[in-house]
Amino acid sequence: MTDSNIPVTETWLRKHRLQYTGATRHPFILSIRDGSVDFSSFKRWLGQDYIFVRSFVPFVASVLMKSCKDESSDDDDMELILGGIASLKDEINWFKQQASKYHVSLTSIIPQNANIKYCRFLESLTGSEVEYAVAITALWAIEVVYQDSFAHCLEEGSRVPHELQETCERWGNEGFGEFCRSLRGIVDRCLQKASPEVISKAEVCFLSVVEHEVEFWNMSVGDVGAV
Ligand SMILES: Cc1ncc(CN)c(N)n1
Repeated sequence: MTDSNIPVTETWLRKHRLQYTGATRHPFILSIRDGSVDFSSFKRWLGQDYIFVRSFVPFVASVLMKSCKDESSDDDDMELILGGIASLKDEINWFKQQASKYHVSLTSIIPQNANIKYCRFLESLTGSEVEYAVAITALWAIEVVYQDSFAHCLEEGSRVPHELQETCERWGNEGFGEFCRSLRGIVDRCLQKASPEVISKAEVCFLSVVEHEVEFWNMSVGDVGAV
C-alpha cells in the first residue's frame, strides 16, 4: 500500500524524470523529430527492433498467462493484453514491409549486445515466480517509452522526413496512447493492493526497462559502447 492518493506510476515518473526523459527524448528520436536522422541508423534500428519484437511476443504471452491466474487481475486486463498480442502480428508484418522497402535483410541481422541483453531481461520476467504486478509494469514501461517518444515526433513544430511519418504514427497514434493509459491503470490498480516488496520490485523493473530502452536507442545510432 502507498500512503498518498498519488498513483504509484506518477510517483515514479516524478522521481525518475531524468531517466525517463533520457529514454523518451533520446538523440535518435530527436533526430527523427527534427529531420536530421541518419538513415543508416534508422535501418539498424529497424532490423534490431524486428528481432526484439519477435522476443517480445512470448513475453506478452506470459503476461497474459499471469493475468489469467492472478487474483488482482480482472476480465478487462486479459482482453486488453490479448488485443496487444493481436496487434503484434500486424507489427511483425509492418517490419517485414519496411525491411523490404529499405532493403534490410531480416534473415541476416546479427542481434547486437544491447538487444540480446534486453531480450534476456524479458525472458527473465516470464517465470511463474515473477508477480503479475511486476510483469505488467514492464509491459507498460516498454510500450509507453515508444508511445511517448514517437508521439513527440508528431507534435507541432516537428520536421519528420516524409518516409518516417508512418513509423511515428505507428506508435505515436492516439489509439496506442489509449492502450498505454489502460496498461498504466492496471499497474496502478495492482500496486495499490501490493506489498511494499512487490512495489519496490516493480519500481526496479520500471527503471530497468528505461535503461534498456536507452541502450537500445544508443545501439541504433551506432554507439560503440553498445556493440
Ligand atoms: C525496443 C522496443 N521497445 C518497445 C517497443 C514497442 N513495442 C518496441 N517495438 N521495441
